[in-house]
Amino acid sequence: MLEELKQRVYEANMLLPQYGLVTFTWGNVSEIDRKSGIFAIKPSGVAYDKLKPEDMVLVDLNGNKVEGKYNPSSDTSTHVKLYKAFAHIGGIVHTHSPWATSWAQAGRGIPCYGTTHADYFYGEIPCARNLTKEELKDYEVNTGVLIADLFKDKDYEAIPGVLCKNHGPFTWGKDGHEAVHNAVVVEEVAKMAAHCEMINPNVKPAPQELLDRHYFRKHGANSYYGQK
Ligand SMILES: O=C(CO)[C@@H](O)[C@H](O)COP(=O)(O)O
Repeated sequence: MLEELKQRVYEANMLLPQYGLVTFTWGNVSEIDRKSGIFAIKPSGVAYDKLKPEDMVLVDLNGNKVEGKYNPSSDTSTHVKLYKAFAHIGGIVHTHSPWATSWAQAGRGIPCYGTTHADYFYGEIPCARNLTKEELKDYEVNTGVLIADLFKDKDYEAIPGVLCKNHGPFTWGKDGHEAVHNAVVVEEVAKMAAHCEMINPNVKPAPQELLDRHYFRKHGANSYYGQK
């Protein structure tokens, strides 16, 4: 069932090694069919060069496997929580891409230092706090809970990604491909921001006016990007 969805999710997953966002199997993409409430996700532990469209695992919003030869990604419960919390997203990506993960491990959000960032993210890409000892007992579920809590006072459509302390980035979008696009952006702006602070340790975030101008010209009601 949902063969087209599995094909799309396979193709989106294959973009991760293509863009240099994953080493070994450290990442996954999912995309949901909102009508049935079923999403397709990469199987756990299967190498990218061995991956086939039919290997994609179908999972429902209770986290139960609906179809698939393999187990779904170990991050599946986090994807479930995010699909439930963010009603308008259609795809999710998790990677351990090195620059974004470095900011995550350092426990810092990525400030918006320029227009590359402002074209996609309306402000800082936040970093969720560490899970407590108790929360770690249900690690993947609570990672999703924590991200959803962090976004209670943020616009998840204007900031389509997050860093998880000591872990790595999650991004989302209207589908799996857009979520991958945002994962590439997070990695690139993470690298630029780190270099920027190295060159000038006193650098300040870009002015609000520049952020407004860049973000809204690409995400305004009449823009191509705004047509979601
Ligand atoms: O976050 C982690 C591990 O820290 C995971 O993202 C993986 O390394 C990918 O696991 P599978 O998708 O193969 O289960």
